[in-house]
Amino acid sequence: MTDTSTVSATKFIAIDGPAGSGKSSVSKAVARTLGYGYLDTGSAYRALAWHVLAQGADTDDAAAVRAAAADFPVRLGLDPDDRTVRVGEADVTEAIREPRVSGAVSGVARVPEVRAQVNELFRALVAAAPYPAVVVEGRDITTVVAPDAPVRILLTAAPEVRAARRAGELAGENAAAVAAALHQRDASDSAVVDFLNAAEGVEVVDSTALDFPQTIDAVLAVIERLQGAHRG
Ligand SMILES: Nc1ncnc2c1ncn2[C@@H]1O[C@H](COP(=O)(O)OP(=O)(O)OP(=O)(O)O)[C@@H](O)[C@H]1O
Ligand SMILES: Nc1ccn([C@@H]2O[C@H](COP(=O)(O)O)[C@@H](O)[C@H]2O)c(=O)n1
Repeated sequence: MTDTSTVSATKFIAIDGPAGSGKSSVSKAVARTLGYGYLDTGSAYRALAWHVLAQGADTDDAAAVRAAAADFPVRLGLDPDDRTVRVGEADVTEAIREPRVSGAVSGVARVPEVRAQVNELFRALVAAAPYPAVVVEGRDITTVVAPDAPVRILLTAAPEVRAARRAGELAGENAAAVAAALHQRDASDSAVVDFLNAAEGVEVVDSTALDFPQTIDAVLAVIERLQGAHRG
């Protein structure tokens, strides 16, 4: 078994940011371009929220969340072209994106034991990854999961721009309700970890005025520069 405490942080490309900032779509595109793996850490929290709800429990009940986490056979891949997420034999890839799960996920994310458990999973996945590096995106990757990674990026955009992009994805949903849900989730999540301000040494990429290809290029440029500096 891999000792994750000794895994070189150099395998992490750490990207954090608020909901709808483009973390998943941009990270996936960057991973494809560089031939790296891709890890969507939010999908683990979402899968656990799904697991809690599937048991008829409430994610605001920390004891129920801990009990569900104690028997949580989640399976995540690192292939940027395969987002499949399983809990046991159940394929939950689509279900974990449903608004009922998005609305419940902050409950599991605020349980410290859960965070410690999934962080170990993330480090183990990266340590065993058959890729030279893995683009790992979430909320606390730059600060808690891989604070020593040579490349750490905070990907952000103005709240109204993020809300508009997310509403554009969810055709048929009420735009104001989508925006309110996104801001509510950020408010809950940012009480647990700070992903709205860059920690020391973390590079900010603000995509407010950038289109999607420009954002990918901006992130690739930061990676190239920081990897170059790290190699010396
Ligand atoms: N620079 C950009 N310009 C235009 N659209 C963008 C840009 N970046 C991302 N998007 C779009 O914004 C939407 C939200 O992006 P994405 O799902 O990657 O965000 P996220 O940060 O992973 O969100 P969440 O944390 O809620 O999962 C997607 O439809 C994506 O294609
Ligand atoms: N490193 C992380 C990643 C995610 N979360 C929690 O999971 C939720 C879903 O994440 P998405 O990236 O899919 O939006 C998010 O709202 C957080 O509650 C986290 O705490 N830490």
